[in-house]
Amino acid sequence: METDLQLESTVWVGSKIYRAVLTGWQFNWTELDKKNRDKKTISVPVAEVVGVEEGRVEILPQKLIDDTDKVFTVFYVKRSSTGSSYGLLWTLGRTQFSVPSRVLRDQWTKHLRAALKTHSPVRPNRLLVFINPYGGKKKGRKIYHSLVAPLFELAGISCHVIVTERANQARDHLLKKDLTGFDGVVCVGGDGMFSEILHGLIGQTQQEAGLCENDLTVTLQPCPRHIGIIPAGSTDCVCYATVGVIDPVTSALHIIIGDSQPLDVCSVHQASGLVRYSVSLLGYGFYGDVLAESEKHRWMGPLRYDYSGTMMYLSNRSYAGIVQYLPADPLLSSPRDRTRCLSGCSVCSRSTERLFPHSSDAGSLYSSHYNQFSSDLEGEWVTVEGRFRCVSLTCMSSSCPKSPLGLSPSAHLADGTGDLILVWDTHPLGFLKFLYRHTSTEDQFDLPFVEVHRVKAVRFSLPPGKEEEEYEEIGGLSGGMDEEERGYIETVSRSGSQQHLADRGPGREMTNLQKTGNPFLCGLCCSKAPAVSVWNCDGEILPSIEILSRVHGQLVRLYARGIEDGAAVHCSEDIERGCTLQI
Ligand SMILES: Nc1ncnc2c1ncn2[C@@H]1O[C@H](COP(=O)(O)OP(=O)(O)OP(=O)(O)O)[C@@H](O)[C@H]1O
Repeated sequence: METDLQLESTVWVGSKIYRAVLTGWQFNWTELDKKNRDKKTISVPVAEVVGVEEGRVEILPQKLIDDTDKVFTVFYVKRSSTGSSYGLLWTLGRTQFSVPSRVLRDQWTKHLRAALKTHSPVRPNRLLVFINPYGGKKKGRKIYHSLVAPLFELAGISCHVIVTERANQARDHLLKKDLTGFDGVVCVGGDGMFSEILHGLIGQTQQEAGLCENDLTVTLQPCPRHIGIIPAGSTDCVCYATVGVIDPVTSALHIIIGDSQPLDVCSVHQASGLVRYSVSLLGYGFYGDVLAESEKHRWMGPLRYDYSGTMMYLSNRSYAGIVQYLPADPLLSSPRDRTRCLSGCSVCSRSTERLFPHSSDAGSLYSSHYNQFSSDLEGEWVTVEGRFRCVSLTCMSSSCPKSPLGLSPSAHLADGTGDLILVWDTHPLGFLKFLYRHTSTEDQFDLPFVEVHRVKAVRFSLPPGKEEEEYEEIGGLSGGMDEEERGYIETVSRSGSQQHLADRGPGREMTNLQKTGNPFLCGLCCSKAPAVSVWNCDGEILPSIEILSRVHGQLVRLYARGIEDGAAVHCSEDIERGCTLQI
């Protein structure tokens, strides 16, 4: 640890006297008693200093400056517990320091700002911000302008803000416009909005690299720009699973200090090419049915998920299928090893070294990645066939407030693998037990009808003879896609350069699409349950049932650092961390 002393002086905070010390990485101030002995020290890593201003300055709820020429104000990250064992809330800490002279004040501000540049060099300077004004409770604009923009301004980040006027505007913008000069893209909205940014940035990066996303065997180029998520949706699972809390200020502070969390992404393909990308849940059976059902009850708001979950549970469905998977190396980690992927996760760090062996920093990481592991799809595939309640693939824990440990509690954000969860057909009470365990700390995999495998790729197909039924019933899939989405799938797959999503398949499918009804109308009121379900891909219904999905290790990076272990860190009003208190 570097200890080069840059500045030290006596300062006052209120009426108390302190000795302030700036070393390379750390800014400390120690309270002194009347005999000049140390009482307590507050220590802030320079990397977590948000800004330094001359005078007495307040930022929230609005900027106020009292330009006293012997005072400077330091803003920094301050943590507090959420009350739950994982995840920490970040707020803006602020301390006003008085010094004996203006010259000393100027020295402090100059040195602190220089230290920020040197020891926290990966902060964003310019961001492209998309606000979905209709996400969640429709408060995206307010959240951004009242809570986030003042922090970005304080940190000297310039932003180009676009309030979206239609779905997929952000994705299309990223695919079509020149992004030069932007360090990152921020979405203010929910998981749907994040998915738009994900698709736009991955697509744009592959276009620039001249890679075809439709080709499953191609190793995709990781995106050089970070994604920031300001949660303002009705589902903010990606934010929760990567930060540990759903809080706009916490997320804004992670963006400002340039935190970087790599994230694995699954690409989902059908025979003719790429269908979509997924980071949190690719689920067939129960989770697909719940989504399809919930689409019919959008008017209920977020309650529709609880309602549809109950309805689909009561309808007691299972589906025939063939699942093939390519296991990941069991020596590296296991979905049953009871570890948790937390900030600084060693499994993910080792994966970075494995995935990017020739890089020592993020800059070279991206250039060295291209075409390095064509061997990703090699290995022995395992095949299982039968009837399933659900088949799910997730490349993160997918924890959320309702399921704090998530779909797969030991899944990793960035180890290049996904967890495949197979829930075989079982009696209704058994399935209820499985679902219920997601809301508690009990192991949902410790049930005889549940299997979990850590995988690199998964293929799902229907048993011979079922394909015909699929064509009869896939018409219901259109219920999950609007006109524009269908148009997008068709236009971009034809437009060659973008080749973003796959063609919808043969004309026969479209014909049946027009003539058949929605299988989910069956539900409880119909004696015949549908023979096939649909895929729920991060909250979107996929247009195909037979799919192949592959995990791309660390394809994108978020302005986040993974979940900080609140249980391991003791927070109190006095202990302002990033600040540590030494007595
Ligand atoms: N201006 C807009 N008008 C309509 N839809 C939009 C607009 N901007 C973005 N969208 C779409 O709205 C969808 C939902 O947005 P978002 O995820 O921000 O909110 P949400 O409330 O969490 O979503 P959901 O309704 O899926 O729970 C996204 O898929 C996005 O493509």
